[in-house]
Amino acid sequence: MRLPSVFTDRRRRSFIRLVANGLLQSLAAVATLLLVRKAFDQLLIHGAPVQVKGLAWIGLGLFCAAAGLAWLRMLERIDAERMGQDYVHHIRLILFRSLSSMAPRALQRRSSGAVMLRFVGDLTALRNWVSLGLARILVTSLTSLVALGALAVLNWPLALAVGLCLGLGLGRSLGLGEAMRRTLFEARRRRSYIAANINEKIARLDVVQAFGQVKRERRRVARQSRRLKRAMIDKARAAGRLRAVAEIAAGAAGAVVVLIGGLEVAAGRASGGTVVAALTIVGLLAPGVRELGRVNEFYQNARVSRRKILDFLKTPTLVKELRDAPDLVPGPGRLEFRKVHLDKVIRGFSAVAEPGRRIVLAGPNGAGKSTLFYLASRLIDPDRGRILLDGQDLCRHSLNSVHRAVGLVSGELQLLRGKVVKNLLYRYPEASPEELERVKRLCDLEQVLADLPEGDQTRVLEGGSNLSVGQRQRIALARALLGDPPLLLLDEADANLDLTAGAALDRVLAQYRGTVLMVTRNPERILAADELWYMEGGRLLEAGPPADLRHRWESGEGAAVSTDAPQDAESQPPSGAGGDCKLDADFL
Ligand SMILES: Nc1ncnc2c1ncn2[C@@H]1O[C@H](COP(=O)(O)OP(=O)(O)OP(=O)(O)O)[C@@H](O)[C@H]1O
Repeated sequence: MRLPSVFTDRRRRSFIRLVANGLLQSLAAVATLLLVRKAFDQLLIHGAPVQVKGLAWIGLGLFCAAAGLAWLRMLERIDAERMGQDYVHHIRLILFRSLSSMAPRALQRRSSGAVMLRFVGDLTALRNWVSLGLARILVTSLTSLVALGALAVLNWPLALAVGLCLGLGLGRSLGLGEAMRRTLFEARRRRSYIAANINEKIARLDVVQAFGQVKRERRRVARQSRRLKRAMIDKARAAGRLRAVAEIAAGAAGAVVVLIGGLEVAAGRASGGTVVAALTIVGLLAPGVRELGRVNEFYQNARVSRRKILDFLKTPTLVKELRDAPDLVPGPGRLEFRKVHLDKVIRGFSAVAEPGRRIVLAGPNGAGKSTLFYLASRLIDPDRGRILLDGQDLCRHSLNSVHRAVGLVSGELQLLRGKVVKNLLYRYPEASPEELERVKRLCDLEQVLADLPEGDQTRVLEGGSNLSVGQRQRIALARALLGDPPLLLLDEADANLDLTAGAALDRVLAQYRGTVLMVTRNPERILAADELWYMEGGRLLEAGPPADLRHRWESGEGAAVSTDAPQDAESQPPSGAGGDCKLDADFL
C-alpha cells in the first residue's frame, strides 16, 4: 500500500504556481543584485558628485524589487499551505475511509489515543513537510540557483564560494538527519504512550476513582510526562544542531564574500559594487537557507508519520466488501449458520432460525454469544463457513444492505453525541415521520422522552452519559427497529430495564414480525422463547424449546447436540461436554 503522491490532482496547480513564484523571486533577486552593483559602481564613484536622480531611480527599483519579493513570499505561503492542506485532506479521507471500514474488534486492538495521533499529530507532520518543507525547498533552490548564476556571470569565484558555503551547510544538515530521526521517533513513542493512557483515563475515570487509584495514576502520568519531556528536549537539541549548521552556512557565506571579494577587487577582477551586490544576495538568500535547516526536521518527522499511517492502513478490516456486491433483498428473516468458524472463538457453529422465531442464545461467559451476533450483523466475517439470511450469503452482499436488514442492540453499540432524535434515526435517516412514530409507540418511548428535558430534542452526551442506562437501552432498541429489519439481535438488551421497560420489550417481542436472536438472563423471557440454543467454547451443544431443555437438564439427563442443522466433526462437543455433559440449568 502506498500513500498518494503530493504532486497530483489539484496540488499540481499549486506546484506549478510555486515554480512560477520561485522564478519570479529569482528575477527580483537578480534585479536587486544588478541595481545594488550599479549604485555602487556607477553612481557612487569616490570623489565624483552624487547623482541624486540616478540614485532615486535605483532606490525606487530596489523598493519595487523588495515589494515584489514580499508579495511573492506571501503568495508562496498561501500556495504552500494550499498544497499541504489539500494533501492532508486527501490522506485524512483515506484514513477515515479505512477506519470506518475496520471491524470494531480490529480497531479495539489499538488504543484510541494512538489512533487519534494518526489523525492529529501525523497529519500535522505531513502538512509541515509539504507546506513548509517541500515548498520551501522548491522556491529556495530555484531562487538560489538563479541568483548564484547571475552572480557567476559577474564574478564566478564569488558565486562559487557562496554556493560552496551554502551547499556544505546543506550537506552537513542532511548528515544530521539520522540523529534527528532517532530523537523524533523516541519523542513520538513517548507522546503516544501518554496520549493512550490519558485517553483511557478520560473514558474510565470512574474506575480509577472507584478503586481509589487516583494517586497511583497521577504518579504514572508524571513518570510518562517526565520521559516525554526528556525526549522532547533531545529532539529540540537535534533540531537546534540542524539550525545551527544552517546559521553557520549563511554566516560563512557572508564572510567568504568579504574575503574573496576583497581579494578579487585587489586583483582588479571585481568591482566594489559586485562585492556589495554579492553581500546583498547572501542577505536575501540567508533566511531561506536557515529555513532549509528546519526542512530536514520536517522531512524526518513526516517520514515517521508516513510509516505510522501506512501501518495503520494495514490494519485488517475483518470484513471484505466484494466489488459490485449486490444488495441483500430483505425477506421474512430466515437465518442460517452453516459450519461457521472464527479464530478459535466460533467452531463449526451450525443452526437455523426460522422466520419469526424468538431464539435465546445461552451459554457461559466467553462462549461466543456476542461474537455470533457480530457475525450475524457482519461486523466480522467468518474465517470459514457461511451465514445466510433468507438464503443469501451475508458475505456476498453489500455491507450497507446487510446492516439495513439486521437490527442490533448491544451494550457495545453506544449512543452518539447529538440529539436523541438523531440517535433514533441514525440507522435509517430517511425514515418517514410515520415510521418514527410507529417505532416510538412500539417501544413505548413516549414516557422515556417525556422524562427528558427537551424530549427527543434533548442533547445526548458522548456514549449517552447524561441518560440512565435503561433510557439508553430503550433508545438503542428503537434505533435498531427503525426501518423494520427482518432480523433483530438483542445482546442483553434487557439487562438494565425496570419492570415497565421490560414489559415494553416484551410487547416489542410480541409485535415484531421478524426473527429475534437474543441473549438474556431473564428466566421468563427465556421460557417464553420458541427455541434455546446453548453454546460453549464457540460450539452449539444443544438446541430446542427452552421448557424441554430445562426439563431434561433438571432431570439430570446429559445434553446431546440436537439441532435441525447438521454439525460437522469439529463442532461436536469435546469429550466430557457432549453426550456426557451435564449442563447447568441455573440460568433458567
Ligand atoms: N474485542 C475482542 N477482540 C478479540 N477477541 C474478543 C473480543 N471480544 C471477545 N473476544 C473473544 O471472543 C471470545 C468470545 O467472547 P464473546 O464476547 O463472544 O462471549 P460471550 O459469550 O458473549 O460472553 P459474555 O456472556 O461474557 O458476554 C472470548 O473468549 C474473547 O476472548
